[in-house]
Amino acid sequence: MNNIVTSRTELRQLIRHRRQQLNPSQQHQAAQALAGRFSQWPELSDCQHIALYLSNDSELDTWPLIHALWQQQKNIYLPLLHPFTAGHLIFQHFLPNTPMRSNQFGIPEPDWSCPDLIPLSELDLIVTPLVAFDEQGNRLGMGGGFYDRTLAGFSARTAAGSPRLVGIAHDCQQVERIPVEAWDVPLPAICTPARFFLL
Ligand SMILES: Nc1nc2c(c(=O)[nH]1)N(C=O)[C@@H](CNc1ccc(C(=O)N[C@@H](CCC(=O)O)C(=O)O)cc1)CN2
Ligand SMILES: Nc1ncnc2c1ncn2[C@@H]1O[C@H](COP(=O)(O)OP(=O)(O)OP(=O)(O)O)[C@@H](O)[C@H]1O
Repeated sequence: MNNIVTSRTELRQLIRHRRQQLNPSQQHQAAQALAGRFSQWPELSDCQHIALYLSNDSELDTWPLIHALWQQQKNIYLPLLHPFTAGHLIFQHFLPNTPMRSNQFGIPEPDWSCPDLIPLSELDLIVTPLVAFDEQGNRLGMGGGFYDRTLAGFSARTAAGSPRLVGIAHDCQQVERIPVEAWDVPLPAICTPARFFLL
């Protein structure tokens, strides 16, 4: 993009507005294309426990991907806003019949159930939402710092162990350069309907 916009707040507004312009047919095609591309990613064969999220605010619809991964017998987990540690996320097992509630942002999340929580270290892969990304793997989110706080201290590019990280987004969410802050956790992979960026 022609990047005169540098502030994170402005960039967030611009790209959120841009993805809100996608019509239902474009959204549908994007979600199908992403599910097809992502579910054939060879590295998935090593991943049994996968954190995803339910889409909000014109994010790429994750339902086709969730169904494709369930068909591959993967265990899917969703984020819950941590009930005690503000600004952090925890992850809970998600099945078609899991009871759900809406969180403070109106996003459905599983009803809290201790036995179904999974420690971060036992997840093989975390698929993160994002508002904007660049080709260096930098990620700008909704502005709550939830994923950055939850993943802090964990260097996605160098960590030998679990979990791996991958961002998913519409192609129109790519920008030339994200103004990076010290706490930002970069993504080693980003999947869009058109391509897979591996950093
Ligand atoms: N689908 C999805 N789920 C997610 C995230 C996400 O980015 N996408 N999150 C990623 O961290 C966490 C929630 N973070 C969020 C942060 C802000 C807003 C939001 O809509 N903010 C409104 C203001 C709402 C308010 O103040 O009550 C806005 O900016 O318009 C939504 C989710 C966990 N779950
Ligand atoms: N590791 C951290 N420790 C403490 N505060 C943090 C951390 N990471 C982010 N924050 C705080 O969270 C706020 C929002 O951060 P930022 O704008 O990077 O969120 P985001 O990446 O857009 O959101 P998200 O990660 O939820 O998708 C900032 O004020 C930042 O100071």
